[in-house]
Amino acid sequence: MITIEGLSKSFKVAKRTTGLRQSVKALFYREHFIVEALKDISFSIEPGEIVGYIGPNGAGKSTTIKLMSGILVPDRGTCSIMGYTPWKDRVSYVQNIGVVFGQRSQLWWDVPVMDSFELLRDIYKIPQKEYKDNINLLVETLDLQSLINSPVRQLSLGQRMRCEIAASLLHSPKILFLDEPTIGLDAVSKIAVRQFIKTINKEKGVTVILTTHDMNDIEALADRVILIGKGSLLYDGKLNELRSRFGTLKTITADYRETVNSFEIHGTSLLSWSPERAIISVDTEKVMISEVVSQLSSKVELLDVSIEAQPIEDIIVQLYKEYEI
Ligand SMILES: Nc1ncnc2c1ncn2[C@@H]1O[C@H](COP(=O)(O)OP(=O)(O)OP(=O)(O)O)[C@@H](O)[C@H]1O
Repeated sequence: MITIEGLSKSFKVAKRTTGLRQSVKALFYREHFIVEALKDISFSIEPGEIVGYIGPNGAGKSTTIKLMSGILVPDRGTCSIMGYTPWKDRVSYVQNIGVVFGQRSQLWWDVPVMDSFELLRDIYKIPQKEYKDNINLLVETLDLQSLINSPVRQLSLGQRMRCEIAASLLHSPKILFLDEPTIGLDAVSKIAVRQFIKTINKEKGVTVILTTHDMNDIEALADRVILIGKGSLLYDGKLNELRSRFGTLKTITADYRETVNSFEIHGTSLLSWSPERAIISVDTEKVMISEVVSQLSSKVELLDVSIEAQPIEDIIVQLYKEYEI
């Protein structure tokens, strides 16, 4: 459905100057430097996938989304989405995609949300029945009934985001690009947005490409992650593989009958200790969990043991460090 090969994009940025002399000089001559936002990126995405596109600030995520939605033109490389080249066949192409930029609104600020929806219906030339069916479904599933008659400027961020997502789906796109759709939302709104993304993917088969800094979004939604850093593609694969390749640390919490002294367990590090509870970090590449539990039970009278995998957040931080991005 999406095939990207060797995509590169750079921006020419004017050097900022300080001081009066430099500012006057800049009126006649401006120095520039080049930011390589994307360097030779290649990947492909199948219909019905939900792909998490992740990376630290400035990695090139939004630039990729802008290229894929036809807003930007690359310096080099190709991008074929449902047979279209986004920046060339824009008018017919945009009928097939929905785009949500969490930091920007596609709704008109001063008019009621419903008026924005109707404007979008005219822009996309959505047939009346399709429009009605979609509105009914979106209003119900995103709980918009009490919002659609208010102007956008009166909505909270979470309410606006639900309306933005609805707006991006009015024309029944096959692909949805979501650039930080949960940014700034509270826990309840995040869960609602995630649930909705899951539903449209499952029930309508919409392919979703999602950029986010919230690893809970990724865990809840994406089987596959593409990681970029400093404009280069660093990892493309299953979230589970990422976890098993890089997430070898596990945390064991052991509760036991009171013991006086702290203890050491071979191959582990003690994260915290009290006379009744120890929290231990285990590198499963070096020592097996069963070995640690057996050592523990030989030292103390165990009451309870819980084992937790390393949170995906930590794995990503570790990855960023390893790739020096
Ligand atoms: N219009 C532009 N003009 C100049 N530089 C730009 C422009 N857009 C992006 N860049 C630069 O390109 C690089 C990639 O930016 P991009 O917005 O794609 O990153 P990102 O991964 O989306 O970051 P974030 O997580 O902070 O949103 C950054 O160094 C950014 O400063």
